[in-house]
Amino acid sequence: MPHDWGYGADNGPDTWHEKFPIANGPRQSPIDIVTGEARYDPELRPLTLRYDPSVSLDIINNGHSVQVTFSDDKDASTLTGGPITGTYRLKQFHFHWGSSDDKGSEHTVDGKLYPAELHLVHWNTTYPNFGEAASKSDGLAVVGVFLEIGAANPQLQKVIDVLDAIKAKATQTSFADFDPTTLLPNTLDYWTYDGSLTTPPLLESVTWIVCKKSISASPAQMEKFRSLLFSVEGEPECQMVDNYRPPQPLKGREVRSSSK
Ligand SMILES: NS(=O)(=O)/N=C1/NCCO1
Ligand SMILES: [Zn+2]
Repeated sequence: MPHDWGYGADNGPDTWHEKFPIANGPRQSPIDIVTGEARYDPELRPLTLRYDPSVSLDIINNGHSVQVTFSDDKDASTLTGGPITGTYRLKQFHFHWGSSDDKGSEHTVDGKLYPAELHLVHWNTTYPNFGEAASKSDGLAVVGVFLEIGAANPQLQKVIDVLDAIKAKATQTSFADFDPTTLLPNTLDYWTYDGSLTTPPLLESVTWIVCKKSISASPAQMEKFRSLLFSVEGEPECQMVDNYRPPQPLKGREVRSSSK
């Protein structure tokens, strides 16, 4: 049985380069966003996110995160505008979070870690499917949204309410009629840069679009994420926490800002 990648001492981010040498590549993610060095680019357009709730399918514990998947065989839920050209289709969204509220996000802002980070993963419809797109330099676009501790988030609660049903790795349940728009901040100002998947295979095919504004989650809601398990049913329980890759070297890349 292969020694799968994870976030533990023996299979975590510092070991990924062994099977995925691109881990030390020129455009790896996440990064620390140094706000004073981000260049305001007036040519950057507003983000247009048009999501159709009817194409949300199910919610899965895949052993690395909790992921909501979408039917992506037509242009129902799309990302256009922003730094990208053309139309990118929503495939899934998932989260990264910490074992405590002082860490959990993948991107950091001037060194600040957030308790969690939401990723909405889209693929460029120039290519026939996600798998093909994932191997192209302009194949994917991931929108990142930080979660901050505050008031309970009623939209996030819809995700949290089903977590008991997918506590263990490789469990899933249906998750219909969910509109991911409800998880976005009120304003969609963003930073953008060329990067990679933050999980193996770490492919350098992602245009990152990181929202400047965060959404809220209550401490109790964060604890519900921490009740998930990395382990399968019947195995010794391993809490799903700290499923985040730390920031990677910028290696000369520019971060652009959509607002002053
Ligand atoms: N954290 S991430 O960069 O969104 N990683 C992935 N992997 C598959 C799709 O998105
Ligand atoms: Zn992610």
